[in-house]
Amino acid sequence: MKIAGIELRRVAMPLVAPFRTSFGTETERDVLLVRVDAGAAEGWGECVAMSEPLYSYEHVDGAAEVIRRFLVPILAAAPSVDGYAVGELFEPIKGHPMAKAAVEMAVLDAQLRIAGMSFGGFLGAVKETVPAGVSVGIMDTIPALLTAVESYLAAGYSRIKLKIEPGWDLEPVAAVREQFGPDVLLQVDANTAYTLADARHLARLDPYDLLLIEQPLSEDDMRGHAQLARVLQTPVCLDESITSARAAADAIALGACSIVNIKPGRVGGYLEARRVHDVCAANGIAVWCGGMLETGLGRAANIALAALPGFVLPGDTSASDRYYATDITEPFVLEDGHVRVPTGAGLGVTVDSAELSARTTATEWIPF
Ligand SMILES: CSCC[C@@H](NC(=O)CCC(=O)O)C(=O)O
Ligand SMILES: [Mg+2]
Repeated sequence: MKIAGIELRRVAMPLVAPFRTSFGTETERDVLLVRVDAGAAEGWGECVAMSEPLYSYEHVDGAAEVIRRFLVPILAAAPSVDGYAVGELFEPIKGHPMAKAAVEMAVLDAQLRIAGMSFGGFLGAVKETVPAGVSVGIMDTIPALLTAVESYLAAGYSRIKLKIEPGWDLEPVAAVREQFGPDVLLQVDANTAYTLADARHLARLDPYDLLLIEQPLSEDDMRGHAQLARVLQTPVCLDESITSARAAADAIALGACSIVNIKPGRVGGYLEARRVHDVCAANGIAVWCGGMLETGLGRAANIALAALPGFVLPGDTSASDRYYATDITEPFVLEDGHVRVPTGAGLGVTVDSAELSARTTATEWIPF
């Protein structure tokens, strides 16, 4: 496929409510979108890097610069590209998986729209809908948390994930269990907020029958997670630590996790995300699809990925209105606790040009 040029576009996506984690509070996403003009079709990619390097070392301005200075020239020099070639071409550039993933996603979308193939069909989806979990931020009070959880359960969400940090962990988990009973699928995400010294404290979560505890320790502490996993009954799930299929294989071999949260942006793209899925499946490790507050573009791609056979736990693939009052594509809605896998060519969603224009804060066209 020959590319005529690439557009980098920033859109402001205000959240319906502040979303607080152990590393900060989000009220608006500053999203970098990548649009590839491949002549017969255009393709969209979404960069999941946040405004500040608090989830990972990447941040949105840095990702835009890496794409503009290093990835675009490589793509422009290639006589022809497809989704598979992009990963190979970008190999010499170290790191920056979220920047790379956004470009690969746009190339894949264009390529699949031209081929008339859906993202799910291309990746190997085996389901038409996937169960939707929801991530619930740290709140000011327990009553506020219970009100939020009640609304999500009433909406039909299949699984509740609570953000935790030191000082907000045992009490919110106990309160949710007390209020909503033992059958609600419940898990927690610490975003690296604890250390091995907290092992005994985290073991006090065991009686609450959690599905998993996500990324309790630092992203580079594989041995610490392996030690912690030997102390806890609650299964350890890794997110920030799993930066590639090889990292997943290492974590599994070390016993650092028994469940993996897969995020395509964190691992460099949807093809690497599928390789993580395959490594985990080969080792009997359950996976689920994480989220980075994506617009309908990234959400469409994530839901397609979540339809692969190894995704046996509900992901953070919520309905669009969990974060956004209106989206830049048609919204994903909850149907009996599930979201529907798009079947159209490419991502299977259409960018609403009026919504896109209304939210655009910057755009730059780079001709090849
Ligand atoms: C702003 S927090 C983004 C990272 C976080 N993501 C979520 O909690 C899910 C967000 C979503 O529903 O998209 C995680 O560590 O898993
Ligand atoms: Mg996480």
